[in-house]
Amino acid sequence: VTELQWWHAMTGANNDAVNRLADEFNASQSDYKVVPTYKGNYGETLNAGIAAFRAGTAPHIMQVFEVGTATMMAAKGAVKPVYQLMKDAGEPFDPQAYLPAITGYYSTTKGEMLSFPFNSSSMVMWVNTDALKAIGVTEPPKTWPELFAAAKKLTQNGFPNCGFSTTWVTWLNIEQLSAWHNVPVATKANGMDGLDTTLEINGPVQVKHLGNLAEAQKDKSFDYSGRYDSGFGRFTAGECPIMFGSSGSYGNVKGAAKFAWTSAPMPYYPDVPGAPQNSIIGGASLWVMGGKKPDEYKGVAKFFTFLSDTDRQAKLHQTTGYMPITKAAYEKSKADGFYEKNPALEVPIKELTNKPPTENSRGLRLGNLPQMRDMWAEEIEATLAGKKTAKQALDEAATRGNAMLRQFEKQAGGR
Ligand SMILES: O=P(O)(O)OC[C@H](O)CO
Repeated sequence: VTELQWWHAMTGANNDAVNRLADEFNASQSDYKVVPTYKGNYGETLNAGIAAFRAGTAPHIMQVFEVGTATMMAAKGAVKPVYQLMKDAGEPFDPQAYLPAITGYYSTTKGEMLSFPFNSSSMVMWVNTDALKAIGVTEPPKTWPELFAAAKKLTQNGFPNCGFSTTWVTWLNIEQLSAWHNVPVATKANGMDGLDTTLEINGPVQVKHLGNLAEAQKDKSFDYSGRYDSGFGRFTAGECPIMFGSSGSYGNVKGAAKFAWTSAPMPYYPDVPGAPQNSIIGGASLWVMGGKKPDEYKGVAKFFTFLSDTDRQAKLHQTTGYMPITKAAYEKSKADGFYEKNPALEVPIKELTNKPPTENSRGLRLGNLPQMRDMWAEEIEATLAGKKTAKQALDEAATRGNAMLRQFEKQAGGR
């Protein structure tokens, strides 16, 4: 039996899904054994994979969050592109079978799919509907002004420490905010069209929004929950009645929340023309590492075919809240009447496809984006602590980020 190592960053219900898929694949044939290993959060998993590649001990399959895409693309030799893998292995593979909003993120401009879209999400607003009802709000807020007003009321009615909060602070307040309002994060279609991109995160929409957040932090109608997603438990525990987070938190919400809940689209500023536009995907894809044996690649290709199966995809979507990756799995979920019973899970799909994407909402492809997110978060934290104005912080975030982009361009451009 040929072992195939799969490094991932999934916890809770999503970790169960990963293990179940590996078990099912292993039971379905006897030539290969997929061995999943949890390597920490997304950033830790990416760092572990890069270090292992340098040491010659990389896994076969690595789960990398969407913001690591430019880093992986630039690491030529370190990865085996998925379209090449499937072709070499003679596995049937039709890129058209997958949802374009997802594959576009992970493909070259020629449409070659580089990584396998395993768990794509979008950001949604998770809502404790019992808490909203108690303040007389019957529908989740649709606009940011409505949300800030509801959050203030919540702090005065049972939730003194947190009206609303968010996981992945930059994902909501810079990346998704910009796409949803059709304003750029960076030139060159947010870097999708070239490495010579510069940041535009200090525009009026982003500055106004960060200023509003800082104001709301003062009375905890917004309360900060950290840079990544470890703060999500504040929602399921009932501490924060509104929490922005991944649609892929569905399995964990379902398992843990002891109140009535739903998910709703991210709010928008009604005075921004064209808003809401469409959201961009989050989550992660599976990268196949370079330098492995042909037989091992054959096994990985077979595993990807196994993962693409319509029933399996539909089940993965319906249990985790990650997107159906294939068109057929989405159609099946609709035909099953799944969304009538579980409207919360159609929300991310509706956000992603709300309007045809523009240059500002196709995706993001910025070098060293995981490190850049940390720096952006540092500037946001300074604003929330009242040490900088929103404008100062975002101006500095742009200047510092542009230096990181030029550094990346120099390194990657030479390859
Ligand atoms: O929680 P996930 O897996 O949907 O990922 C959220 C963000 O996209 C990570 O960058």
